[in-house]
Amino acid sequence: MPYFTIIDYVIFALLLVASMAIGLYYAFTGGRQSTTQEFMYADRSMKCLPLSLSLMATFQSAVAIIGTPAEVYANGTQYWFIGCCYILGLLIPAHIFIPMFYRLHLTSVYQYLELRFCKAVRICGTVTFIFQMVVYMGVGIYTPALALNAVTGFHLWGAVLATGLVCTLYTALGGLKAVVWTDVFQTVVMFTGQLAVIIVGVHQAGGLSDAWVKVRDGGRISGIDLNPDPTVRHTFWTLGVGGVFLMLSLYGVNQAQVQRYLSSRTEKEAVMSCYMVFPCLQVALMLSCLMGLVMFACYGNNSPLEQQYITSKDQMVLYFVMDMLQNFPGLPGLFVACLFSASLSTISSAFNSLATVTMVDLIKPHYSMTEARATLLSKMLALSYGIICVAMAYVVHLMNSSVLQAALSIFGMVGGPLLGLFCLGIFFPCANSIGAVAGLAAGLVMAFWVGIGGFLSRMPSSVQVLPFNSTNTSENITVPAVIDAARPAGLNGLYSLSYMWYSALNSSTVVLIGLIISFMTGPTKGDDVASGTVYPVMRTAQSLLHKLVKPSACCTSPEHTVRWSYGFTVKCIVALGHFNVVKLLLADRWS
Ligand SMILES: O=C(O)CCCC[C@@H]1SC[C@@H]2NC(=O)N[C@@H]21
Ligand code: NA
Repeated sequence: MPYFTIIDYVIFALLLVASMAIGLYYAFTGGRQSTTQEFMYADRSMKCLPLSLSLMATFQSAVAIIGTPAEVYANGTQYWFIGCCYILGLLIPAHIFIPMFYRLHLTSVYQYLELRFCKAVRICGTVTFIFQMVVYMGVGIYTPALALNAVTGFHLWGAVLATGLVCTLYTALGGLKAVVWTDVFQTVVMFTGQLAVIIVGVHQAGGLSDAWVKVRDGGRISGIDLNPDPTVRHTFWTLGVGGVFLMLSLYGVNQAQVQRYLSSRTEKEAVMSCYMVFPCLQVALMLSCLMGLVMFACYGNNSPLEQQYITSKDQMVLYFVMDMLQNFPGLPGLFVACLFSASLSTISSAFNSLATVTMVDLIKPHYSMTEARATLLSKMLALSYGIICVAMAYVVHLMNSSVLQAALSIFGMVGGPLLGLFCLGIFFPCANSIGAVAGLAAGLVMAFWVGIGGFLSRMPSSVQVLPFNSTNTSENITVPAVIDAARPAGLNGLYSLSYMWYSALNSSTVVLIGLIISFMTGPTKGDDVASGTVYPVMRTAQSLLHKLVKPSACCTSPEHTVRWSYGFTVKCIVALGHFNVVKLLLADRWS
């Protein structure tokens, strides 16, 4: 069992002390966190660089540090294609969600739901968000502690309590400013730790070229998989397209991220911070995937899992680090600091956003109180969420699917319906409050039906069978019982849907049901909708089309426009014809 030297504990302790120091600094400087505007929104003074690192760190927890390398080690680099969804996944928030939320001067993203619909919809959205983040925090704080304990004997509850306590304190004392700046510091530690392990790992694998040959011959470099089957776990479509909905639910409408956009000095800074998240996410994804490849280059197919040194593939990364860095005192401590940096930067953001929405969406609208009391109550809430989180860590028993899949499934099952609720409000003026509530409920039902159903149907209920012709009865084989032969194909297909489609499936369920119920109960009239709460899709599409096709000046009157568009259509058809003729010529020339 690999062990820690004293220097490793010192480095881990330094991380906690540094995070605490940043928290205390913001607790006793500036406005000393004496107003909710400062505690929740950093006095709307944040710049785009720290914000972009904090936006990235919020949803890069130990799950990504441990789960992504394990995924790449076991299944190859197909998961890397999730990087394709970051383009649309950040462009749509930057140009649709941020401008709208920023111009509405929201105090929480769920206030939008009251402006667009009614208070009941706002409360439903807030409660759904709280449920999502509390469960996600549980996975986030427990993952590193469990993996660390299993591999290094590092005291499990000592680690959970230490991180939970430090995180709660600097979040409750320092507010959003502390959370953002500790995120920046922790992101640097995260990247440094991963880079160090990758460099040492490549060296141990015999250098770059040897490592490359091993992973290539080991089949871990996956090409693009364009298989359209939605039940295949990772393909370009599930990751590149299904992932867009996942990104929108996180970077478009999740309070933790919207709070950062709203704490920007100007709308332009907020949009810039969203753009700058793109390179940060790509670097984080690259480091995690490279870690998985380096693990494969060192272990090949006979992983410590096969050799029974560890019991779950989520312990693989830590075993690898301890195995490789044993002779570099301090590096295991650096990686553990990296792991807990990932955890702390996510949990602190979760605490802060949970305290904010509880205060702003659930308490303030019903009780009037002085600014001082409101700020004090916000700090108490951050503290109580800290305690809930440690309790959640006790509840969360990592399902036998990977932690990465568990975290992404939570986002898909709960974040997806929330995304659908906002899209219903933003893109469909006719949607009304009853439709919104019914839609959200339908989305959550669909989410848990498919999510739980999918999880249960994956449980291999193995039965012990004795081989009929064997003499010694010692070796009995377990075969997974064919449990789903009886289930109708349709349902079986739904249960085996890739978890990467959950966000898309659930958000579209909310929109579909929401629209149907709205039309059944009297759709909202266009001018009844609060101004600034609906995105003018048609007007934007028309102006984009006009910019694209640059009509000649003559197209001023309608008949001119009709004639012009007729001409444009004819030109397209002619061009298409030419293209096909050329294709046929080439085809028979090459055949
Ligand atoms: O690391 C976690 O806590 C959860 C896994 C990553 C969450 C999603 S995946 C798409 C996007 N890219 C990231 O790096 N994080 C989010
Ligand atoms: Na994080």
